[in-house]
Amino acid sequence: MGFVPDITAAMPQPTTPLPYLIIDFDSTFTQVEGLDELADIALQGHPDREKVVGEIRALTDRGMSGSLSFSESLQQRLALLPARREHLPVLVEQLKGKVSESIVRNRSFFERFPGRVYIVSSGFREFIEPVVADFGIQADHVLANTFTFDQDGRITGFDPDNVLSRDGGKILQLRELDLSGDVYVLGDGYTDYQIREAGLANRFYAFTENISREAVVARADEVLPSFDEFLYQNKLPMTLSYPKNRIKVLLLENPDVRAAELFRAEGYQVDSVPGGLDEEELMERIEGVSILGIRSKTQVTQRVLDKANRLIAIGAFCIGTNQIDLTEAMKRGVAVFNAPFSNTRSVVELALGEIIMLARRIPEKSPKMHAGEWDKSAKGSFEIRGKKLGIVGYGNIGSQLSVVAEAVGMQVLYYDVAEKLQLGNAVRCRTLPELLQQADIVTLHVDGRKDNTNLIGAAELAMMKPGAILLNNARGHVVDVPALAAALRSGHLGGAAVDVFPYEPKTNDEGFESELRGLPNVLLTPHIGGSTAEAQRNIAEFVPERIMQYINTGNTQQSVNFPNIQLPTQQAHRLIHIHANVPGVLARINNVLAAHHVNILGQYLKTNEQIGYVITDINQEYDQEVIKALREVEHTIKFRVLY
Ligand SMILES: NC(=O)c1ccc[n+]([C@@H]2O[C@H](COP(=O)([O-])OP(=O)(O)OC[C@H]3O[C@@H](n4cnc5c(N)ncnc54)[C@H](O)[C@@H]3O)[C@@H](O)[C@H]2O)c1
Ligand SMILES: O=C(O)[C@H](O)COP(=O)(O)O
Repeated sequence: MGFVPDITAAMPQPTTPLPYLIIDFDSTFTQVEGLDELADIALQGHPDREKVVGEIRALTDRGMSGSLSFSESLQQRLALLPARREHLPVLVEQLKGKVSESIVRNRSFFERFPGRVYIVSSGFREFIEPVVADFGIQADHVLANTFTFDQDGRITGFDPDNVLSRDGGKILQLRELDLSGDVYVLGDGYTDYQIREAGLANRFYAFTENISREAVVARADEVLPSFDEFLYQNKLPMTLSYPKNRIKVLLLENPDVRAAELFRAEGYQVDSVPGGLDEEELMERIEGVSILGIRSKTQVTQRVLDKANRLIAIGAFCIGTNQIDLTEAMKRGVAVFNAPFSNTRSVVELALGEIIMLARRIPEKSPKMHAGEWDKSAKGSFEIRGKKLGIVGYGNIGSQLSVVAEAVGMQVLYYDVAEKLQLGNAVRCRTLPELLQQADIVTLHVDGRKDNTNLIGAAELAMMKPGAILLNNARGHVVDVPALAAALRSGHLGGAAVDVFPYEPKTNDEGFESELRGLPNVLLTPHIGGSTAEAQRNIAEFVPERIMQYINTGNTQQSVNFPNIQLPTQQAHRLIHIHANVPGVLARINNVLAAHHVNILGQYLKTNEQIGYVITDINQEYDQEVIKALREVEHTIKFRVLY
């Protein structure tokens, strides 16, 4: 399954006449080199297996990149290879499971045009023929070397009369073939390029899905990260509606490397920018980007979204999404996903640690020790057992902290603007002042909505008990920092821990400025509440999975700005329509389908105040006019098709 941003490019008619495709076998049709695999099989249990296989691989590579003549590379490899006839069926089975993914995906293309495809390989017919036969490619379209065997079935070498065993063998073979019409060569090796160099092909495509060789890529007319890309460029029928390698991902603020790995494994192009980008910088980088990955710092504003001409989804690799203009993204059909619980525990653990550290005045004592001052005293230090912890914002973090705090003997009070399940013995406060007046320690875990700006200001701080402690691990703008600094300086508050700030440095190279610096019993941390190995790894898996599911199936479960739909397995084609939520759009979609006699297999609709999200599964038979008409339905924001 795949998606179509521009449906006019979908299901094109084949170019006529179709050019001849000369496709290399090793590392192109299959993901691996056949001889390397054969060596691995033949040397099973051999003490020098790794060494010999390594030598063979190195010789293969030198032959492929052109640094060793092909015939020498082949001779030297076969001399090292203790293979026998009975190893070949094992190899064939292995290779059948290692056909390149994009070739497997487009099996129907090969089945449809067998007469236009030749496999021209310096590998061996004995293992190539049975593998490509599964794709409808006949033996007479396989041009490859053949092994020689001794009486005991041991492979002794190759047939020297076969032109493919010689240097320039592919050139000789193409001359013999004498094809009339356009000839395109697809391969990963230098010998594939040489066909084009010799004037026997119109185009050479470097196939880099499995391996990318600099010398080969440098000489290619086009680089193909997948066979889909070849089909797409040549408007040939393909299984995906859009090559995944054309989907560009831009990752900012260093999410865990796993995120890039997952996107790359899906076939997307991934670019990373360490640190954040400001609005102007992001406006310059966002054009052509399909997936944007950010953390808490990057502001995705309306101006940024105006420049985002291909954006499908935004991944917030964190919990907070207040840095994104969610409504504007939604109006443009851009779905936003975050990781709502992947770092929850990390923040809870930090908060608990901070409570204990502040209750024992560690921020003062530790620097003194480092300065050589021994200040043993119990003054101002207390146990947290029995103390009242006031949690403001009883969401995922607040409620989990509630459980952990009770486990260490604290009495929990909480205040939330929404009705929340009261956990354990926690006591609900009806108003914020009610909580502030009672708590020994107040900890903030509200979300970053604009209305929460200065939720805790001078008046609220004044309501807190003398000597009380304040924690802000939520968002910087929630606390009026100058007022907090004043309350600490005056001694009204006994301490504070602050992890988040109204302005945070863009990178680690920028300095940190705050009125809170240098104040007694204050723990300052650089927005690291969620920065643990576990949390970052979880986030880096959670967010790409949601985004890829959305792109591949239309599933919007857990999107923070789209109507959430958990879809059943796709049947045949899936039409995904995002439109402004005005009356009558669904009816118009269905009128188009009815007018074109398209059979609906299933239809799912969900709306919110701004948009409607309708998914229609239809049967195989439909023509391009339907798609065109659906795109033209009034109030359409985005439309795509999954095959
Ligand atoms: N320091 C960090 O590194 C870090 C890490 C993760 C999350 N966070 C931040 O922590 C905060 C909480 O995260 P969460 O996952 O628990 O979010 P959540 O959405 O699950 O919970 C937030 C709760 O706050 C309540 N709330 C909102 N405004 C309120 C108000 N004015 N008064 C009382 N209650 C209010 C909401 O009803 C909700 O129950 C968010 O701001 C998030 O961005 C910070
Ligand atoms: O919203 C969050 O999850 C936290 O604020 C963490 O943000 P970060 O990923 O930028 O550290």
